[in-house]
Amino acid sequence: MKTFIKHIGQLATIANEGTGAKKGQAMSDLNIIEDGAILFRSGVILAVGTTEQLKEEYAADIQEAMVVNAHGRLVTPGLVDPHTHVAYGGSREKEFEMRLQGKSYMDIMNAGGGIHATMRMTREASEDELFDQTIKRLDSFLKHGVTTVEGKSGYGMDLETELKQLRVMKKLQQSHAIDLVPTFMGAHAVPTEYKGREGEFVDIIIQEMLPVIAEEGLAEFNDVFCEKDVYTPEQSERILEAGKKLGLTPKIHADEIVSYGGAELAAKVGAISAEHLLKASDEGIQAMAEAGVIACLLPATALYLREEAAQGRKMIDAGVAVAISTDCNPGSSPTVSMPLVMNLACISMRLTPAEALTAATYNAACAINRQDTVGSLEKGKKADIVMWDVKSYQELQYLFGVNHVQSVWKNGKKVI
Ligand SMILES: N=CN[C@@H](CCC(=O)O)C(=O)O
Ligand SMILES: [Zn+2]
Repeated sequence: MKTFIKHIGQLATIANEGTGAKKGQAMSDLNIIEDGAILFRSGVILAVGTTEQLKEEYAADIQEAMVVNAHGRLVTPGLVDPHTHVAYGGSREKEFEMRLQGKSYMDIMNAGGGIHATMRMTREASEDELFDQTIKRLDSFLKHGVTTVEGKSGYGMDLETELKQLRVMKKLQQSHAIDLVPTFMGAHAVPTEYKGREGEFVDIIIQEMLPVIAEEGLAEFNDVFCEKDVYTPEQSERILEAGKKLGLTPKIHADEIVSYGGAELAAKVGAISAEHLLKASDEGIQAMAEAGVIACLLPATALYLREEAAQGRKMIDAGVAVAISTDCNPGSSPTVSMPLVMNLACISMRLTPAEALTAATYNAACAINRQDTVGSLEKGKKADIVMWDVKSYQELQYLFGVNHVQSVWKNGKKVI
């Protein structure tokens, strides 16, 4: 079945895609088509252009296509969320209250709450319960225009529960419209039973967990929370290098709470992305620019923790490719709203609307190695398309806190 969307007020996609993540000025380089149109079949884009052009060049195809009139609305690529902890058990609203009463994120975690609280609830949840809870979040992502989502394990921190999280994600990848990209994050915290014996747990990750995850093909990426009181840069490096040997690409939660050498380590191990980076040093930012590490910035997390956002503007100006993400998790960012994250990228990190769109689509796809199939509207790519009830990408970033999604096509199928 072919579909033809015509009279798109503004079709906003990425210009000259295909050359790797966009850096510096290239992040502003959009391909904007006024009175645009898009034709797709069996989930694949056949053509993108003006309504007039496509009507002329594809008249026969359009004859047999379902025709949708966008009536001047904005159309963009489906949004890509390159950093989530979407498959978790339970919820932590009490901690939200505790933080407002003065406790810090790390105080709560060091007292056995935070990630450890979700670890207990995720260990307790059956595979079916975890599946049902996660599916609801994925449905909600779709409603917010998100068509590809990275998901991390890391709320098990024992092999059995890590496998449970990753298997749930695999099942969802097979059954849900959203494309779910799996990351192993056994080193998300030090499990309570290994407090004071972190080194032993690092060995378990390297010797017992990573080989099984790789053998079963349950993850593409390997992530570590490199942070004071969690994993040192040395421990993080060991875990990431061990993953590399098994074919897992490194990612790092870096410099979120304190400046700890995480950005520098990301450059050293050749990570595809470094996440958070609220406290990244100037040297770390420079090292990331030189090594081509994508900065995956999470402005909703900074807002939720009442922290100063990462220096997105400075990173782009320093030549770092920036992607943005919800960080969807039960503690520091319980949201699925990539549109809100784009708004916040502009408001709190001074990205321009064009840069925020690039960061939430093409650069986000690059951060999870999906740039060949999603992240822009190009012939041959997946027909992952969002129609918004606004007339331009500038208006989308300007009218904040509202869900402007009108329709979503995933793999060419209308899902919203
Ligand atoms: N910072 C570490 N991990 C998650 C938070 C997880 C949680 O609080 O449950 C993050 O990326 O924000
Ligand atoms: Zn995270």
